[in-house]
Amino acid sequence: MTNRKPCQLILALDLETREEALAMLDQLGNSLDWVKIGLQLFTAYGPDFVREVSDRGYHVFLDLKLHDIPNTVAKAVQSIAKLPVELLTLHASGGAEMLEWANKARNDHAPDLNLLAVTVLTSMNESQLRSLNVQATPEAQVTHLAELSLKAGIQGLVCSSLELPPLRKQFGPDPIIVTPGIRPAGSSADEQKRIMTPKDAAAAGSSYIVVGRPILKAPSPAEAAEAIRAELT
Ligand SMILES: O=C(O)c1cc(=O)[nH]c(=O)n1[C@@H]1O[C@H](COP(=O)(O)O)[C@@H](O)[C@H]1O
Repeated sequence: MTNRKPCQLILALDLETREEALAMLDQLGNSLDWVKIGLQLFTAYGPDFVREVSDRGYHVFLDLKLHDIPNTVAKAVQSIAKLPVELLTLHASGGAEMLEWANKARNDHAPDLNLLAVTVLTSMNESQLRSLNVQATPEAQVTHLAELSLKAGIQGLVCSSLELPPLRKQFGPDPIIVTPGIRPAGSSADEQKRIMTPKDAAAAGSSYIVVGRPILKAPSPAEAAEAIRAELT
């Protein structure tokens, strides 16, 4: 079963300075609706930068991958509720209680915010899971953490596109599933291990693909973003 809504592109704005980031957005112009602000820019420029990107008309995905005791994560969600953010990540491996507390904070303070549980990072493969003493395959571990997260009331998941078929089969079209680890055919995988092309990810039922370096490092970021968007339709 595939997700009904068309898959959308989210730019991972993983750049060093505010100036570089805003220049990139200027270059990309209309080829973009969603921007992901991650640890690099948030730790440098904080909530003001989130507001600045939102004021430019973009939907903002704040990728902080929260992972702490339930009270600490819930209080962070409460603080983030004051920001113009529509998607926020936390690590599913924080456990059911952390996820439930986060979701309660979301329900109480930011009902329009969608929480996304990060399952198994797309930079990890089976041997890396073994080194953490996780004996499951990536697919089985993603499915397990997805079930835990959705039972806790979390609105969406982050995983690799490779896990979309089993997740859509088990959970249907409703959960938001965001898939990083996207690489257009022929581009470098970098440290990503579980990758797919934009076209295949969209066909497999991704709600949003997240793309950073294949756009940011392209000779023409606008052309790269347009080409990726064209693969999604
Ligand atoms: O939560 C994420 O966005 C995320 C989860 C994951 O499993 N893998 C992953 O790559 N990401 C993020 O997605 C982006 C991918 O960037 P590129 O590899 O440059 O396309 C980065 O900002 C990562 O932080």
